[in-house]
Amino acid sequence: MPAAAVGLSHSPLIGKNDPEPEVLARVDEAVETAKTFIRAFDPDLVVLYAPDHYNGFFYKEMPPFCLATEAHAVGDFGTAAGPLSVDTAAAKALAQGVLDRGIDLTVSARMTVDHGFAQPLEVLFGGIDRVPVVPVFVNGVATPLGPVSRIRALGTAIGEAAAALDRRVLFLASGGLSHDPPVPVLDGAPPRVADALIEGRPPTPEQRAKGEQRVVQAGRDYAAGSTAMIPINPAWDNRLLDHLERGELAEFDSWTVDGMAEEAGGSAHEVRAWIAAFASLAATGPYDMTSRFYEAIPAWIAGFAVATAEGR
Ligand SMILES: O=C(O)CCC(=O)/C=C/C=C(\O)C(=O)O
Ligand SMILES: [Fe+2]
Repeated sequence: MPAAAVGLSHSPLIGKNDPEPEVLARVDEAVETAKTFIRAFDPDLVVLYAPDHYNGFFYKEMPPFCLATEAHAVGDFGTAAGPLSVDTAAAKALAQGVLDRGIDLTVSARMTVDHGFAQPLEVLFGGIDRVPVVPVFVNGVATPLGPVSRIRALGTAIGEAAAALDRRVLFLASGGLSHDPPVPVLDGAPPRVADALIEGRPPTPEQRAKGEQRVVQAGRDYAAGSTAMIPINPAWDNRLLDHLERGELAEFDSWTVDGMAEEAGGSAHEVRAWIAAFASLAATGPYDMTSRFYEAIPAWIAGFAVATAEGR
């Protein structure tokens, strides 16, 4: 089966707290390379692995991962709201294929997603409804989190199931590498915040605007160097990209949840989306990484990467 993978960091601060023009130009070039790669590969199905930031998944029930047969975006941080163009038949086939392989997959018939899903679809395809997609939520922020080996197993199972579809499948990962943005944490949260994290009460437009402004301010503080947040860790990020490039995916099984957070920040667990996507590609056969971009971008609170890979 023709298969490919693209990894793309997301950030709610893109367009809201941008770095210097030279940095933006380098990012734009990397994104153009990825778009050219995708156009040439010409996928007819995109399996999109992305996290959520308490817009779709809440502590009342928090699965480690979940595949959607339908999905709609909330429209946070300036991304589009509305339905994603989910390929429901492919999603159902993949779900069955994953369950058949012994992975306890959660399935959503109406998933709510946020900028984690919408941003890569907009950046790479020009909208959230332009390409047949199977959205796969991978928890990357809400502790407790399980071992990375289970994410690799999920990615492998989805890759194997996708191989049976006889489609041109692009496995797309959305997530920052090392980063520690201000995402709410349940432990120690004041009762009103804890209640929202558990129950998932949709924020009023005013509350959403206030939350988004908090993130923008955090980006400004971070770029100015006045913050208690964990620094971006380029060495850690490049180690991750090295393993992905060399196909050394089993290396990630020894990465611990606490170690990842200490070295690379609370949201570094978003790299689970990357590990899943590359495990899916690896399940279809050997691959080559065809492009790799990385830059630490404090203004976006992101170890920011773009990478493309294709089956041999
Ligand atoms: O209301 C809030 O605090 C929203 C916070 C939020 O959604 C932050 C998101 C950050 C990322 O997606 C990221 O840096 O990966
Ligand atoms: Fe995120």
